[in-house]
Amino acid sequence: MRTITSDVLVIGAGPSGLTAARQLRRAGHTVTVLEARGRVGGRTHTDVIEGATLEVGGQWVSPDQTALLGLLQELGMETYSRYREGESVYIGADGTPVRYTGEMFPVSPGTQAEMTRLIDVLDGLVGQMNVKAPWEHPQARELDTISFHHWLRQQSDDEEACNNIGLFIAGGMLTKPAHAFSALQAVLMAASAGSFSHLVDEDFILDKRVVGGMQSVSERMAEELGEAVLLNNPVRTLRWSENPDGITEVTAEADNATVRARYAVVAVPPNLYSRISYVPALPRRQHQMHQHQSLGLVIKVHAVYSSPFWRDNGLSGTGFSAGSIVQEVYDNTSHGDSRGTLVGFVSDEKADAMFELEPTERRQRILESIAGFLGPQALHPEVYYESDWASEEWTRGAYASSYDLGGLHRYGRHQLTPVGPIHWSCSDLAAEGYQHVDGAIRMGQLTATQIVAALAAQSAATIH
Ligand SMILES: Cc1cc2nc3c(=O)[nH]c(=O)nc-3n(C[C@H](O)[C@H](O)[C@H](O)COP(=O)(O)OP(=O)(O)OC[C@H]3O[C@@H](n4cnc5c(N)ncnc54)[C@H](O)[C@@H]3O)c2cc1C
Repeated sequence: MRTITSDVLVIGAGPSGLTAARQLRRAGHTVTVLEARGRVGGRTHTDVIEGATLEVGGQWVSPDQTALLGLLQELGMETYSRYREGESVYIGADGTPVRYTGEMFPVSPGTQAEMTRLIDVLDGLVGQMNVKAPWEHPQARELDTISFHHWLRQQSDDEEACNNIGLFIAGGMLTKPAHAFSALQAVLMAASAGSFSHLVDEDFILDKRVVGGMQSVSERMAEELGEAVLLNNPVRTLRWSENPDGITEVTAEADNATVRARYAVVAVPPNLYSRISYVPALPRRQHQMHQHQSLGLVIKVHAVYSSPFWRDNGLSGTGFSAGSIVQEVYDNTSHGDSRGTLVGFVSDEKADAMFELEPTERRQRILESIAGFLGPQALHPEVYYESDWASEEWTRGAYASSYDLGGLHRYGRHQLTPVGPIHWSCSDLAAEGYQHVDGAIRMGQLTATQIVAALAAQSAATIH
């Protein structure tokens, strides 16, 4: 068992923890990063499966994600655009695939008008929200005590419009059923991307990918940190103290190392906070809050074909259907790959149902659903892979965490409050870029800035 002393210890080598560690190091402080897994990157993982390079986790970058774009530029990394030529496919309640172009689904004029109106209402609510303090929204309590499902039906009696608008936040983002989170949480999701209109525009929200894969962003940062990153070191216990002069101490006990520091950054998603034993225990408010934050569930399905056959049929590969097993499908062909890759998403209760099936039947049902959008050639991929983050001990769901009904306005204002020397940093607590790599980076930057200031204040206090 090694014992290491640093100014700051960071728990978790995902994009947030590594950003914080890098910035602290650049400010002249010593850091040690303890990572549970045998790799860095957390919920970003670029893997080669049966010869195909796949983005098992986070991958897309949108134009508003300036923290991530800035980091990519700084690291000299390039991006490329998602293939988006040709027509998209929409499958409505009657199950018939309809080809279309543009942003609006090919639904009846009445439903189109309702969808446009709902988007306007949501954009109006976003306009009233300070994304850094959603609990201060003028209707915070009202919106946080009704599920997004029921709020939509209060607004409109057009079921197809409600289902389609619900899809963008529920299946598309929070990966929970729309009855399981509040309208306030939905408005936050939209506000974190700039507007609800951004979320419904797949050309905006799913704009670019990283050449070499999103995980390589974390790998580059980890390379810079070198031996300061210790893999295979899940932190089990965090002992902390703060004396009356504000001098702090914290000790992390991991499987193969003990690290002593002045400050700790817990850079893991909130659903994993309680995997660590805190001595002394965290305050009551934190204990309660953490029980109201949970990850959603989504199966990210990858299907690789000898060629992108859909392009020859004039299709972009994009498809949407609130009622299908696969609710969204996109062309996800990797940079420079002559083969064609599709990615599809099976969310929340549909994922529950799919996981009830044997793998062979699940694969068949999911591929049939993709074929419903793009034709029978979709049934025969060369490589098929399901990202199953809910089975990963150090994540337990996807994509990220959100509050249950009423939790955001009740607890949200406390989610970033440090406990003595312990600071919290992850995409799940971000304002801009919430639930995304961009948000993870922003949180890492903010946390590092706060700790640099706190360390400066402590050394000033010690000198005087
Ligand atoms: C399938 C999927 C698709 C996604 N798609 C996108 C996308 O297209 N675009 C986008 O921007 N974002 C996407 N995301 C979200 C994005 O990947 C996350 O928001 C981001 O990775 C969060 O970074 P983080 O550093 O906050 O947390 P994480 O990436 O979860 O990193 C936390 C780290 O902490 C480690 N850890 C946990 N507990 C301990 C412990 N006790 N001790 C030590 N280490 C511990 C974990 O192993 C992990 O490495 C997606 C996520 C998933 C799962």
